[in-house]
Amino acid sequence: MGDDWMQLWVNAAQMKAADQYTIQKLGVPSLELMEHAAQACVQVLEDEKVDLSHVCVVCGSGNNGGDGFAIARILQNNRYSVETFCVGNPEHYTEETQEQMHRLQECGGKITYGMPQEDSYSVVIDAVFGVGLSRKVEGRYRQVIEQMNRMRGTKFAVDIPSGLSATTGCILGCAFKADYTVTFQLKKIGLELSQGRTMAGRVIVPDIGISTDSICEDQEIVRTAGKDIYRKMLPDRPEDSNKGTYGRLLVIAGSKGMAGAAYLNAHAAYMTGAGLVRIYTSSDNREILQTLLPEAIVTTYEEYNKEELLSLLTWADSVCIGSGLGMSRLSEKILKTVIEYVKVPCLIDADGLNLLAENKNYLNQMAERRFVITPHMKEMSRLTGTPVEELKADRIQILKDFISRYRITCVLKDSRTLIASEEKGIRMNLTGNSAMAKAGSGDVLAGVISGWMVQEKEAEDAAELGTYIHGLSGDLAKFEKGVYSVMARDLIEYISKALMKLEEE
Ligand SMILES: NC(=O)C1=CN([C@@H]2O[C@H](COP(=O)(O)OP(=O)(O)OC[C@H]3O[C@@H](n4cnc5c(N)ncnc54)[C@H](O)[C@@H]3O)[C@@H](O)[C@H]2O)[C@@H](O)CC1
Ligand SMILES: [K+]
Repeated sequence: MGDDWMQLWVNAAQMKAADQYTIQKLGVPSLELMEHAAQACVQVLEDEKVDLSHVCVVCGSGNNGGDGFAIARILQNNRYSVETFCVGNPEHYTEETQEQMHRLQECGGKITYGMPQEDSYSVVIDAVFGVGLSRKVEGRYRQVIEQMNRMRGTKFAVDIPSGLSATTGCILGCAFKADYTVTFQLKKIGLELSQGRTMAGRVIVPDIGISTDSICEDQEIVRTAGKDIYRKMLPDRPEDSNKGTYGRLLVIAGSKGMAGAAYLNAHAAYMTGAGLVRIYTSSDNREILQTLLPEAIVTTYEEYNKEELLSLLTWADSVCIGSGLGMSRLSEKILKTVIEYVKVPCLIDADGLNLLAENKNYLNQMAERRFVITPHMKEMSRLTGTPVEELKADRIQILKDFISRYRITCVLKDSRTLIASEEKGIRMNLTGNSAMAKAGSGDVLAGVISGWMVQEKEAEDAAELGTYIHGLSGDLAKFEKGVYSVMARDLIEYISKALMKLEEE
């Protein structure tokens, strides 16, 4: 497969829809899929050389449990020593699960009803809950999962670690902490968001014959673009060009003492290829910015000057406003004027977003795709009035509602950043790492996205490409500088390496 694919990230309902389509419309029996699922798990256990000398399989009453019983049978038939525990509620056994219990017993397998009592197993296979988890894990189930987590053997999760929401990546009460997760056919988005990556360990995605035909056109599904798609997005750089060819970016940033934010915006935009960057900032920042970045034009203000601002807006091909702007009355007036009069693509970041949160009517005035906002979780929480925890748990839906209401492009920053627009739905970025969790990193991102915007990329493409390149710069910087010592300005330095890497590959 080339790199021009789109990775799909499904939630529990979308996964069930694909299952149902395969079973009901294509006529593939559910039990057959379950057999494939179990065989795929055994294959991974063997390929990964997991110690199978003494296997413990813990099964629930749903079809995830059914997978577990089938795994136990196959392993036992392969002459491994297996102990199988059923912790599910007998009233809720599914037909398939009952059949799998029966098949296991037919082959001489023993099922113990209750949880494992000792800790001598080389591997613990978690088949308690899969994508059917529907509420908080409590009582007996909580005890089981906690006990499995305490056991010494390798931890292996079937489809998704029990207790982890396939839809949100949140732990519902408590969750199995896996070394390996074999997730069937499609990646569940919960394996990537929130606590998903911490709980899932290494994720393997075998093909078990579930058809994706019914969902691959579904615009509700989150996607990640492959590298080729980003490479094709890079703008041409013809020989017979000049600085005017690559656009004039107006950066409105940096209140008194916050020159750094303006510098990071502007330098990052230049590094992506912007032709000319002008910084409009508080007069106190003039000297430092001219020293730090002589390539930028610096225009300064001491007080609100509408005429000057309007002429700058006419000059600009794109605008980046908000990083380190402060929350003063003056900043508010500048932002209000920009939103009212700007006719070109415009990105709003940081304090610009906090000012928006205090003046939500401005959002209604924006309502066009050429506006891009780049909130982190707290800023998004202020913009939507949703507490951060709730936002984390329900971010996809909240983002969807937000963009369908305001019709702008939204880059919701987190350890996995989501880019939402009406045109492309929701995209998830997979580059970036924890070394980037540092002051100034967001200012660089705003600069990179603005740099693409001013080179005439559509706002949603600029946002996606910018997020990808920013994260890739962070990955390359971490590789050379280590996880602790990457500075925001390193991210800028590594933009050139990231772009060369993308161009070359
Ligand atoms: N044909 C299919 O549908 C296939 C399903 N497969 C497996 O089936 C799984 C989905 O099966 P199900 O939809 O039966 O659901 P699960 O097996 O994930 O669990 C659902 C059961 O757990 C109960 N439950 C949910 N949350 C609970 C909680 N917090 N405390 C106590 N009980 C709780 C539900 O009431 C239900 O009885 C997948 O993850 C996958 O492992 C695979 O075998 C592939 C084919
Ligand atoms: K599981």
